[in-house]
Amino acid sequence: MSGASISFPHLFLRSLNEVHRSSAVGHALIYPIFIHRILLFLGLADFPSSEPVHVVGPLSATFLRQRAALLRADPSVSRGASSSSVPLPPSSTGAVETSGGAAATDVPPPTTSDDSDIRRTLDHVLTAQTAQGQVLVDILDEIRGGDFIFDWLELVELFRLYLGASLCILSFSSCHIVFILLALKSLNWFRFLISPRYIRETLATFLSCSYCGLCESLVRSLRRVPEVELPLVDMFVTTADPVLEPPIIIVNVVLSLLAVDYPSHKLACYVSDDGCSPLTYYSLVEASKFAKLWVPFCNKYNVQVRAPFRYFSGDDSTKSSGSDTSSNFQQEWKQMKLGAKIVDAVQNQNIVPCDLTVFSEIDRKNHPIILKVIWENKEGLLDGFPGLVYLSREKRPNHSHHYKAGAMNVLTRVSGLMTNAPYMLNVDCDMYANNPKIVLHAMCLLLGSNIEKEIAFVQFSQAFYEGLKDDPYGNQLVVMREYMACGFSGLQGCFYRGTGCFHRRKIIYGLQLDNIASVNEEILKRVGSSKELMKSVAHALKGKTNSPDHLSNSIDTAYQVAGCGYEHGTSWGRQLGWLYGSTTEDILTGLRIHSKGWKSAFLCPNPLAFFGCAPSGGPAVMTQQKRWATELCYAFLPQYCIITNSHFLPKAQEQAFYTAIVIFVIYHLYTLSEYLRAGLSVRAWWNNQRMARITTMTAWLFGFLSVTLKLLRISETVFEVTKKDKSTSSNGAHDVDAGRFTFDESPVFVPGTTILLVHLTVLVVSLLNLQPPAHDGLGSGLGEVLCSVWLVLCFWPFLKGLFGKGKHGIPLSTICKSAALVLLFLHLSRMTIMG
Ligand SMILES: O=c1ccn([C@@H]2O[C@H](COP(=O)(O)OP(=O)(O)O[C@H]3O[C@H](CO)[C@@H](O)[C@H](O)[C@H]3O)[C@@H](O)[C@H]2O)c(=O)[nH]1
Ligand SMILES: [Mn+2]
Repeated sequence: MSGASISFPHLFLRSLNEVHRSSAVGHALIYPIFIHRILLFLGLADFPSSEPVHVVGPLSATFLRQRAALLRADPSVSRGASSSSVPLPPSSTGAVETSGGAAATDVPPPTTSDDSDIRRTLDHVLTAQTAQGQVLVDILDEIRGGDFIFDWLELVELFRLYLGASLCILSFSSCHIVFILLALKSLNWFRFLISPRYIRETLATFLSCSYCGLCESLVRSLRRVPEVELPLVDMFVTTADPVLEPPIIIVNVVLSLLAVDYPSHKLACYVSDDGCSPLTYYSLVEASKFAKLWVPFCNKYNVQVRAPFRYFSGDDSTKSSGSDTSSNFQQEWKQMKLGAKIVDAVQNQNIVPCDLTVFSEIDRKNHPIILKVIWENKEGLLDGFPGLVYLSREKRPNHSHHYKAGAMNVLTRVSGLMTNAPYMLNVDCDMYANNPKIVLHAMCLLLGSNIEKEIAFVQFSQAFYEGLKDDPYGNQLVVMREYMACGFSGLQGCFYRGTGCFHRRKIIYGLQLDNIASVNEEILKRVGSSKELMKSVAHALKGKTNSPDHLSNSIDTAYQVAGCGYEHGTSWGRQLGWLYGSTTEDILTGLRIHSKGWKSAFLCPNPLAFFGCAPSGGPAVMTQQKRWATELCYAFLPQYCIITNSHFLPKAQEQAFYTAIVIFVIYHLYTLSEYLRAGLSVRAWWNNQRMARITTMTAWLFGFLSVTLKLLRISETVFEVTKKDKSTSSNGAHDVDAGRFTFDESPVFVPGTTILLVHLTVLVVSLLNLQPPAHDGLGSGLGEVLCSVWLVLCFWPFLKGLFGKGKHGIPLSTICKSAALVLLFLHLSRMTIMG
């Protein structure tokens, strides 16, 4: 950094210094410095000459440990600071921080002995974290206000250049390419590349904070908190289709939740079944019988993975220390034949009667409410297991029921009447709890006087079990978990990801951070006509719990709020609860909460909190991506250029050509380094790069089309449930094909095939020199050809699909459609130069 001209806020500068010194986060600096050096070497005139810097919040476990040690030594340190709305910067920590790395390892973890110590430590974590965020926000304000110092602007531009430009040009996946084109033409990149959104995103990525080290010790001390002080927690599981989401998967998720390490009488588990399936209900009844043995067993032997099918899968990583004594239990599991019973019921439609009369003759799109308390811990036994409720909300053909968001809202209301816990955990039906201490972990962040005012939800990391080697579908999201999600901690916190998230109930009811007291009346008016619900909401907003003694006592009132007409004339889905109108309700709901001023926290404990199954096979991946997508893709530029013999990239003679190449290479080296640092293979990196190209150009295009249709009011977006096709057996029979891309007749494969064919065609065209004479005498060049080659490499699975058989081959009809589109494209491209 060129000292004098930089006027970052003082503390920010200090924290940068810390980062420079800290070996743990130092690696984050490699990329910008590297790219900067090379660009400087190329001697681009307009380039900033000062060293670029990365922004990383040096809030590590070590830092927190030092902090806690300091607190113990001198309890007066910055105790009061945390309650002010604009938190103090972490200036008071200076003394410890600068004492160097050596001291860090000597300081023992905090052995907090009482509740107030925990609170205090938490206060400080939050103070430090908000301070990090605040500094960034200040800087962003400075930038927007225009009175920034030039060096800083350059810095930001540099960031923009690395991440934005490299991503855009090279992935051809966003409409920013238009800007890039303009920028390239004028060689005046920077003006086009700066936008507050990008600054925010890129900066946030590097502001990593880690709670993990701290949480272990906190959880330990939270164990000593008297049980009465621990709050109630409601746990929600949603399922929608007994075929795509086999009951055995749901049962395992439910069992893993029933067995979490938390006082069982403080928990209740609600399963919402949009599939209205007797099989699911039957499986849950069987599961509750099994739980009577399973839960005490888990507690006794301190089992780590409490989803039975994972526990008995023979995978050593799931075993606890006491597991050798489990042979008795293996025996029990076999006798209970839980797995076998359910599989048998699914295959033979042979259900042992368990009061299934309500399900007879049911139509899943047109049926009344089915609400059943499968189990309740009536005596409030400590060694019992949590209550289990089955709910299939009312469905009628002419009512839209808003998919998962609708289900979550019904669950919120029903649980509000039954248990009204101040905290709600929400998991998808395929996400089992891998770490039995998740609730305690979440409470570490949600409890505490100061934090109460800040954190709206705690999002746990997602991971996927039985991930295929090297992630051929690019959906394990490891780098996302390790780098991106943590990064958002500094700016209000990470997104709500739809599963593995603890929400504060009152915030789901629409409470604003800056207006906690006065809006309550308004909220009550919006919740609908049920008097009991209003009462329960009022209690929740005031932070009281009015839980009735027995779940079954409130069944009748609960029936009122689970009907499909209940929401009519209320604010559910708009100001209250999970938001409607999008099938990615999670992102929308999370953003709404952030926009009200609340923050969120991201937790990535060890062992990881939740494991789900990632879709495998082409069609399932595409369905999911299509739903997640909103962006359009530009993949035809290089081909267009080759065919018409024009160019969109700089020519090899121009300096900017090297800039593009350098960014391309370094972007890929950098992402590769991220994967390697996360312990993944080169292959996994390549698979993810490739799948990113494939999904943006195929599934995302369809996502874009369906959004367009919705905006034009031609069709409603439909939530297509992702297929959960992991079997519970651990045999390797189906593993031969694992990881190979599969295709079906779906139109979602047409664009991909078309793109591949076009690229192959243009490569032939350029090899055989069949291009028309160039307009401006320059014509297409190396850049465009390299782009085409790169894309063909990315679409390798499709290339193999052209020659594959059965589900591994692209259907002939798809190939024909694509070929027709290719001809059309060629024709249109030629026309543009004729005319
Ligand atoms: O009408 C519906 C449709 C879906 N679901 C449930 O919603 C969850 C998510 O569906 P899934 O098909 O598994 O979607 P994914 O793409 O795997 O899920 C991610 O993306 C969704 C938004 O697109 C979020 O809602 C999820 O929480 C998030 O994990 C599952 O439990 C479904 O049973 C319902 O309850 N009712
Ligand atoms: Mn899912």
